[in-house]
Amino acid sequence: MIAIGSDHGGYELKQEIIEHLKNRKIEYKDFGSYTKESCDYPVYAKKVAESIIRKECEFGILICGTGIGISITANKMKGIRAALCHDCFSAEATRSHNDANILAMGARVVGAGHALKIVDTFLDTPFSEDERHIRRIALIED
Ligand SMILES: O=C(CO)[C@H](O)[C@H](O)COP(=O)(O)O
Repeated sequence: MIAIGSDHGGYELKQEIIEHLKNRKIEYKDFGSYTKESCDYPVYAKKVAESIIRKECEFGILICGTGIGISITANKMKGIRAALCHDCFSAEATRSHNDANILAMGARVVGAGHALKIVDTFLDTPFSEDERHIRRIALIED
């Protein structure tokens, strides 16, 4: 199950990603926002992060205008590794090396076509399970 959330700046891209997840028959839970009205990204970052911490969802996707505020917020929560990615190389590397559990993007930074490829890369790349990466992730958690 994928948790997805955005502020107003990310709302339209969130809806496009939801359509994409539906087409791929990937289950998702939409934590809002549910309109384009101005709202506060930390609210949605917290909802998505909490769903991962309580293991209701395996991965999260967070979108705001830049992806920055929403990823900063999510990374305040223990157990969350939110990666701000605007290219497929970073999306692949952060899954493989950092075992990132949230993908953050900025809807004012990346176009929808590219964003969907980044989503696919993130969701389709497994963690490497390499000892050096496990050690480094444990250091992050410490
Ligand atoms: O990118 C963001 C946070 O990092 C927000 O989406 C952005 O700050 C919202 O701006 P505005 O209220 O002017 O639409």
